[in-house]
Amino acid sequence: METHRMQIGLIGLGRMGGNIARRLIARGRHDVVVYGRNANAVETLGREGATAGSSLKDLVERLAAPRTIWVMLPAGPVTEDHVSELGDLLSGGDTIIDGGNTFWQDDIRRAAELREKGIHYVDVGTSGGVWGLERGYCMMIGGDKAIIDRLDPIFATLAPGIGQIPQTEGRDGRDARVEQGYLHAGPSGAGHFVKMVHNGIEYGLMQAYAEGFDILKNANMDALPERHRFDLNIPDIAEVWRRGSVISSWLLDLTASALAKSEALESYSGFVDDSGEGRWSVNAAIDEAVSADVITAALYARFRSRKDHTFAEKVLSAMRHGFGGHTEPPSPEPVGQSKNHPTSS
Ligand SMILES: O=C(O)[C@H](O)[C@@H](O)[C@H](O)[C@H](O)COP(=O)(O)O
Repeated sequence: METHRMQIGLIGLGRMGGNIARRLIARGRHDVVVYGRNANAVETLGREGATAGSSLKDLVERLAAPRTIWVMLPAGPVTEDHVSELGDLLSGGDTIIDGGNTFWQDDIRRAAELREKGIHYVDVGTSGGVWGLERGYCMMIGGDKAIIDRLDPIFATLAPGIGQIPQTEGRDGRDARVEQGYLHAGPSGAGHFVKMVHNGIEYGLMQAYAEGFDILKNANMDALPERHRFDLNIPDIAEVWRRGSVISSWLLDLTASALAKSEALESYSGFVDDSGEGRWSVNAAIDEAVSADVITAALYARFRSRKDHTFAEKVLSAMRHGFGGHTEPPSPEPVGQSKNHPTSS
Protein backbone atom coordinates (compact mmCIF):
# COMPACT_ATOMS: atom_id res chain seq x y z
CA MET A 1 0.00 0.00 0.00
CA GLU A 2 1.34 3.47 -0.93
CA THR A 3 1.53 5.63 2.19
CA HIS A 4 2.68 9.17 2.85
CA ARG A 5 6.36 9.06 3.93
CA MET A 6 7.23 10.35 7.38
CA GLN A 7 10.30 10.96 9.46
CA ILE A 8 10.45 9.06 12.74
CA GLY A 9 13.01 8.39 15.47
CA LEU A 10 13.19 4.89 16.93
CA ILE A 11 14.78 4.08 20.26
CA GLY A 12 15.48 0.48 21.24
CA LEU A 13 16.72 -1.89 18.58
CA GLY A 14 16.06 -5.24 20.18
CA ARG A 15 13.88 -8.05 18.79
CA MET A 16 10.90 -5.72 18.37
CA GLY A 17 12.42 -2.29 17.74
CA GLY A 18 14.92 -3.47 15.13
CA ASN A 19 12.22 -5.12 13.06
CA ILE A 20 9.85 -2.17 13.45
CA ALA A 21 12.59 0.04 11.98
CA ARG A 22 13.13 -2.46 9.16
CA ARG A 23 9.44 -2.64 8.29
CA LEU A 24 9.12 1.16 8.33
CA ILE A 25 12.05 1.45 5.92
CA ALA A 26 11.27 -1.49 3.64
CA ARG A 27 7.48 -1.18 3.42
CA GLY A 28 6.86 2.51 3.90
CA ARG A 29 10.17 4.00 2.79
CA HIS A 30 9.93 6.22 5.87
CA ASP A 31 12.95 8.20 7.02
CA VAL A 32 13.95 6.34 10.21
CA VAL A 33 16.56 7.66 12.64
CA VAL A 34 17.60 4.96 15.10
CA TYR A 35 19.34 4.86 18.42
CA GLY A 36 20.01 1.99 20.81
CA ARG A 37 22.60 0.99 23.36
CA ASN A 38 23.85 -1.82 21.14
CA ALA A 39 26.24 -0.12 18.71
CA ASN A 40 26.20 -3.17 16.40
CA ALA A 41 22.43 -2.96 16.02
CA VAL A 42 22.66 0.76 15.23
CA GLU A 43 25.38 0.10 12.66
CA THR A 44 23.48 -2.80 11.06
CA LEU A 45 20.33 -0.72 10.69
CA GLY A 46 22.45 2.10 9.32
CA ARG A 47 23.49 -0.25 6.52
CA GLU A 48 19.83 -1.20 5.99
CA GLY A 49 18.76 2.36 5.26
CA ALA A 50 18.25 3.95 8.69
CA THR A 51 20.07 7.05 9.87
CA ALA A 52 22.24 6.10 12.85
CA GLY A 53 21.98 8.31 15.92
CA SER A 54 24.90 8.31 18.35
CA SER A 55 22.90 9.32 21.44
CA LEU A 56 19.38 10.28 22.46
CA LYS A 57 20.28 13.94 22.01
CA ASP A 58 21.83 13.29 18.60
CA LEU A 59 18.71 11.39 17.50
CA VAL A 60 16.50 14.28 18.59
CA GLU A 61 18.71 16.78 16.76
CA ARG A 62 18.53 14.76 13.54
CA LEU A 63 14.72 15.01 13.46
CA ALA A 64 12.78 17.94 12.03
CA ALA A 65 10.02 19.48 14.17
CA PRO A 66 7.38 18.40 14.94
CA ARG A 67 9.33 15.29 15.89
CA THR A 68 7.92 11.80 16.39
CA ILE A 69 9.89 9.29 18.44
CA TRP A 70 8.88 5.66 18.91
CA VAL A 71 10.29 4.13 22.11
CA MET A 72 10.51 0.33 21.90
CA LEU A 73 12.18 -0.75 25.12
CA PRO A 74 11.38 -3.20 27.91
CA ALA A 75 8.51 -1.82 30.00
CA GLY A 76 9.43 -0.44 33.43
CA PRO A 77 12.40 1.66 34.53
CA VAL A 78 14.25 1.56 31.17
CA THR A 79 11.27 2.95 29.26
CA GLU A 80 10.45 5.36 32.08
CA ASP A 81 13.99 6.82 32.05
CA HIS A 82 14.01 7.26 28.28
CA VAL A 83 10.57 8.88 28.19
CA SER A 84 11.59 11.22 30.96
CA GLU A 85 14.87 12.12 29.23
CA LEU A 86 13.02 12.70 25.96
CA GLY A 87 10.59 14.93 27.84
CA ASP A 88 13.55 17.22 28.58
CA LEU A 89 15.00 17.07 25.07
CA LEU A 90 11.80 17.54 23.03
CA SER A 91 9.72 20.67 22.45
CA GLY A 92 6.03 21.52 22.28
CA GLY A 93 4.30 19.82 19.33
CA ASP A 94 6.63 16.78 19.38
CA THR A 95 5.27 13.27 20.05
CA ILE A 96 6.56 10.32 22.06
CA ILE A 97 5.14 6.90 21.21
CA ASP A 98 5.61 4.10 23.71
CA GLY A 99 5.22 0.86 21.76
CA GLY A 100 6.34 -1.46 24.57
CA ASN A 101 4.23 -3.34 27.09
CA THR A 102 3.89 -0.48 29.56
CA PHE A 103 1.44 -0.49 32.47
CA TRP A 104 -1.49 1.65 31.28
CA GLN A 105 -1.62 3.77 34.44
CA ASP A 106 1.97 4.89 33.72
CA ASP A 107 0.72 6.11 30.33
CA ILE A 108 -1.99 8.24 31.94
CA ARG A 109 0.56 9.82 34.28
CA ARG A 110 3.17 10.41 31.58
CA ALA A 111 0.65 11.86 29.12
CA ALA A 112 -0.45 14.39 31.74
CA GLU A 113 3.15 15.32 32.65
CA LEU A 114 4.20 15.73 29.01
CA ARG A 115 1.02 17.63 28.11
CA GLU A 116 2.20 20.41 30.43
CA LYS A 117 5.19 20.86 28.12
CA GLY A 118 3.00 20.62 25.01
CA ILE A 119 4.48 17.21 24.15
CA HIS A 120 2.07 14.56 22.90
CA TYR A 121 2.20 11.00 24.20
CA VAL A 122 0.76 7.98 22.41
CA ASP A 123 0.64 4.48 23.89
CA VAL A 124 0.71 1.59 21.44
CA GLY A 125 0.19 -2.02 22.50
CA THR A 126 2.09 -3.87 19.79
CA SER A 127 1.40 -7.52 19.14
CA GLY A 128 3.14 -9.78 16.68
CA GLY A 129 6.47 -10.50 18.32
CA VAL A 130 9.44 -11.52 16.26
CA TRP A 131 7.16 -12.33 13.31
CA GLY A 132 5.99 -8.74 12.92
CA LEU A 133 8.59 -7.83 10.32
CA GLU A 134 6.92 -10.15 7.81
CA ARG A 135 3.36 -10.44 9.14
CA GLY A 136 2.91 -6.91 10.41
CA TYR A 137 1.96 -5.77 13.91
CA CYS A 138 -1.49 -5.60 15.45
CA MET A 139 -1.61 -2.24 17.26
CA MET A 140 -3.88 -1.02 20.04
CA ILE A 141 -3.46 2.74 20.34
CA GLY A 142 -4.26 5.29 23.05
CA GLY A 143 -4.05 9.08 22.85
CA ASP A 144 -5.46 12.18 21.19
CA LYS A 145 -7.28 11.65 17.91
CA ALA A 146 -5.56 14.50 16.03
CA ILE A 147 -2.11 13.11 16.80
CA ILE A 148 -3.03 9.52 16.04
CA ASP A 149 -4.53 10.66 12.72
CA ARG A 150 -1.29 12.50 11.91
CA LEU A 151 0.72 9.32 12.63
CA ASP A 152 -1.51 7.22 10.39
CA PRO A 153 1.18 6.55 7.73
CA ILE A 154 3.37 4.96 10.42
CA PHE A 155 0.60 2.72 11.75
CA ALA A 156 -0.56 1.82 8.23
CA THR A 157 2.96 0.65 7.33
CA LEU A 158 3.44 -1.39 10.49
CA ALA A 159 -0.01 -3.03 10.42
CA PRO A 160 -0.53 -6.37 8.68
CA GLY A 161 -3.18 -5.00 6.30
CA ILE A 162 -6.35 -6.87 5.43
CA GLY A 163 -4.39 -9.78 3.87
CA GLN A 164 -6.19 -13.10 3.48
CA ILE A 165 -8.51 -12.66 6.45
CA PRO A 166 -12.11 -12.50 5.23
CA GLN A 167 -14.06 -9.37 6.13
CA THR A 168 -16.46 -9.69 9.05
CA GLU A 169 -20.06 -9.38 7.94
CA GLY A 170 -21.89 -6.44 9.45
CA ARG A 171 -18.84 -4.17 9.77
CA ASP A 172 -19.80 -1.91 6.86
CA GLY A 173 -19.46 1.74 7.79
CA ARG A 174 -17.19 1.04 10.77
CA ASP A 175 -13.58 2.25 11.20
CA ALA A 176 -11.68 0.76 8.25
CA ARG A 177 -8.30 1.03 10.03
CA VAL A 178 -9.36 -1.78 12.34
CA GLU A 179 -9.48 -4.20 9.40
CA GLN A 180 -5.94 -3.17 8.55
CA GLY A 181 -4.82 -4.22 12.04
CA TYR A 182 -4.75 -1.08 14.16
CA LEU A 183 -7.25 0.46 16.51
CA HIS A 184 -7.54 3.83 18.22
CA ALA A 185 -8.85 2.32 21.44
CA GLY A 186 -9.39 5.56 23.39
CA PRO A 187 -7.49 8.21 25.37
CA SER A 188 -4.01 7.80 26.89
CA GLY A 189 -3.61 4.39 28.51
CA ALA A 190 -6.44 2.76 26.52
CA GLY A 191 -4.02 1.23 24.02
CA HIS A 192 -1.97 -0.51 26.67
CA PHE A 193 -5.09 -1.41 28.65
CA VAL A 194 -6.44 -3.31 25.63
CA LYS A 195 -3.01 -4.90 25.02
CA MET A 196 -2.88 -5.95 28.68
CA VAL A 197 -6.16 -7.82 28.36
CA HIS A 198 -4.95 -9.26 25.03
CA ASN A 199 -1.98 -10.71 26.89
CA GLY A 200 -4.19 -11.95 29.72
CA ILE A 201 -6.16 -13.88 27.11
CA GLU A 202 -2.85 -15.07 25.63
CA TYR A 203 -1.93 -16.55 29.03
CA GLY A 204 -5.26 -18.40 29.24
CA LEU A 205 -5.09 -19.77 25.70
CA MET A 206 -1.49 -20.88 26.14
CA GLN A 207 -2.27 -22.58 29.42
CA ALA A 208 -5.24 -24.46 27.91
CA TYR A 209 -3.09 -25.83 25.07
CA ALA A 210 -0.28 -26.65 27.51
CA GLU A 211 -2.58 -28.59 29.85
CA GLY A 212 -4.26 -30.40 26.97
CA PHE A 213 -0.92 -31.60 25.61
CA ASP A 214 0.16 -32.67 29.09
CA ILE A 215 -2.97 -34.84 29.42
CA LEU A 216 -2.30 -36.38 26.01
CA LYS A 217 1.36 -37.02 26.83
CA ASN A 218 0.53 -38.71 30.13
CA ALA A 219 -2.16 -40.94 28.62
CA ASN A 220 0.33 -43.79 28.56
CA MET A 221 1.43 -43.60 32.19
CA ASP A 222 1.99 -46.74 34.27
CA ALA A 223 -0.53 -45.64 36.88
CA LEU A 224 -3.36 -46.06 34.38
CA PRO A 225 -4.95 -49.45 33.81
CA GLU A 226 -3.29 -50.98 30.76
CA ARG A 227 -6.54 -51.14 28.83
CA HIS A 228 -7.01 -47.41 29.30
CA ARG A 229 -3.57 -46.33 28.07
CA PHE A 230 -2.85 -44.60 24.77
CA ASP A 231 0.60 -44.04 23.30
CA LEU A 232 -0.29 -40.91 21.34
CA ASN A 233 1.67 -39.09 18.69
CA ILE A 234 1.70 -35.59 20.15
CA PRO A 235 3.26 -33.74 17.17
CA ASP A 236 0.68 -35.32 14.84
CA ILE A 237 -2.20 -34.34 17.10
CA ALA A 238 -0.95 -30.74 17.16
CA GLU A 239 -0.66 -30.83 13.39
CA VAL A 240 -4.10 -32.28 12.71
CA TRP A 241 -5.77 -29.74 15.01
CA ARG A 242 -4.33 -26.97 12.83
CA ARG A 243 -6.46 -28.18 9.95
CA GLY A 244 -10.11 -27.28 10.24
CA SER A 245 -10.51 -27.88 13.96
CA VAL A 246 -12.30 -25.52 16.30
CA ILE A 247 -9.09 -24.87 18.25
CA SER A 248 -6.80 -24.01 15.35
CA SER A 249 -4.85 -20.79 16.00
CA TRP A 250 -1.45 -19.18 15.61
CA LEU A 251 -0.46 -20.31 19.11
CA LEU A 252 -1.27 -23.87 18.03
CA ASP A 253 0.77 -23.37 14.84
CA LEU A 254 3.74 -22.37 16.99
CA THR A 255 3.19 -25.35 19.28
CA ALA A 256 2.98 -27.76 16.33
CA SER A 257 6.18 -26.33 14.92
CA ALA A 258 8.03 -26.70 18.24
CA LEU A 259 6.78 -30.30 18.67
CA ALA A 260 7.75 -31.19 15.11
CA LYS A 261 11.32 -30.10 15.86
CA SER A 262 11.50 -31.91 19.20
CA GLU A 263 8.71 -34.09 20.51
CA ALA A 264 10.00 -33.87 24.10
CA LEU A 265 10.73 -30.12 23.86
CA GLU A 266 14.18 -30.91 25.25
CA SER A 267 15.54 -27.42 24.83
CA TYR A 268 13.00 -25.99 27.29
CA SER A 269 13.14 -26.30 31.05
CA GLY A 270 9.54 -25.20 31.56
CA PHE A 271 10.43 -22.10 33.60
CA VAL A 272 7.75 -19.71 32.35
CA ASP A 273 8.45 -16.04 32.88
CA ASP A 274 5.96 -13.17 32.79
CA SER A 275 6.36 -9.53 31.89
CA GLY A 276 3.57 -8.05 33.99
CA GLU A 277 0.50 -7.97 31.82
CA GLY A 278 -1.02 -11.12 33.27
CA ARG A 279 -0.68 -9.67 36.77
CA TRP A 280 -2.17 -6.34 35.68
CA SER A 281 -5.06 -8.14 33.96
CA VAL A 282 -5.83 -9.97 37.19
CA ASN A 283 -5.58 -6.70 39.14
CA ALA A 284 -7.96 -5.04 36.68
CA ALA A 285 -10.36 -7.96 37.05
CA ILE A 286 -10.26 -7.52 40.83
CA ASP A 287 -10.91 -3.76 40.51
CA GLU A 288 -13.89 -4.50 38.28
CA ALA A 289 -15.05 -7.53 40.32
CA VAL A 290 -14.86 -9.66 37.18
CA SER A 291 -14.29 -13.40 37.74
CA ALA A 292 -11.18 -13.91 35.63
CA ASP A 293 -10.73 -17.52 36.71
CA VAL A 294 -8.82 -18.78 33.68
CA ILE A 295 -6.41 -15.85 33.36
CA THR A 296 -5.71 -15.95 37.09
CA ALA A 297 -5.09 -19.69 37.06
CA ALA A 298 -2.81 -19.33 34.03
CA LEU A 299 -0.79 -16.64 35.80
CA TYR A 300 -0.45 -18.79 38.90
CA ALA A 301 0.62 -21.74 36.76
CA ARG A 302 3.49 -19.60 35.51
CA PHE A 303 4.51 -18.74 39.06
CA ARG A 304 4.31 -22.42 39.88
CA SER A 305 6.52 -23.31 36.93
CA ARG A 306 9.43 -21.50 38.57
CA LYS A 307 9.50 -23.49 41.76
CA ASP A 308 10.59 -26.98 42.41
CA HIS A 309 8.36 -27.49 45.39
CA THR A 310 6.76 -24.61 47.17
CA PHE A 311 6.28 -24.25 50.88
CA ALA A 312 2.54 -24.43 50.19
CA GLU A 313 3.05 -27.89 48.77
CA LYS A 314 4.97 -28.95 51.86
CA VAL A 315 2.02 -27.72 53.94
CA LEU A 316 -0.33 -29.77 51.76
CA SER A 317 1.87 -32.85 52.11
CA ALA A 318 2.03 -32.38 55.87
CA MET A 319 -1.76 -32.15 56.14
CA ARG A 320 -2.29 -35.18 53.90
CA HIS A 321 0.18 -37.10 56.03
CA GLY A 322 -1.54 -35.89 59.17
CA PHE A 323 -5.09 -36.86 58.29
CA GLY A 324 -4.52 -39.80 55.95
CA GLY A 325 -1.01 -41.09 56.61
CA HIS A 326 -0.17 -40.35 52.96
CA THR A 327 3.54 -40.30 52.25
CA GLU A 328 5.51 -38.59 49.54
CA PRO A 329 6.90 -38.84 46.90
CA PRO A 330 4.03 -40.46 45.04
CA SER A 331 5.62 -43.10 42.84
CA PRO A 332 4.37 -43.88 40.29
CA GLU A 333 2.47 -40.61 40.01
CA PRO A 334 -1.17 -41.34 40.87
CA VAL A 335 -3.89 -40.38 38.43
CA GLY A 336 -5.02 -36.79 38.91
CA GLN A 337 -1.74 -35.46 40.28
CA SER A 338 -0.16 -34.17 37.09
CA LYS A 339 1.82 -31.01 37.76
CA ASN A 340 -0.29 -28.90 35.48
CA HIS A 341 2.37 -27.59 33.17
CA PRO A 342 3.69 -28.88 29.88
CA THR A 343 7.10 -30.09 30.86
CA SER A 344 6.02 -31.80 34.06
CA SER A 345 6.22 -35.19 32.42
O1 LIG B 1 1.34 -9.98 21.65
C1 LIG B 1 2.53 -10.24 21.60
O2 LIG B 1 3.24 -10.09 20.61
C2 LIG B 1 3.19 -10.77 22.84
O3 LIG B 1 2.28 -10.86 23.88
C3 LIG B 1 4.33 -9.86 23.22
O4 LIG B 1 3.82 -8.63 23.66
C4 LIG B 1 5.31 -10.45 24.21
O5 LIG B 1 5.84 -11.62 23.72
C5 LIG B 1 4.72 -10.55 25.59
O6 LIG B 1 5.16 -9.42 26.29
C6 LIG B 1 5.10 -11.73 26.37
O7 LIG B 1 4.48 -11.59 27.61
P1 LIG B 1 4.91 -12.43 28.86
O8 LIG B 1 6.40 -12.21 29.02
O9 LIG B 1 4.15 -11.85 29.99
O10 LIG B 1 4.58 -13.84 28.53
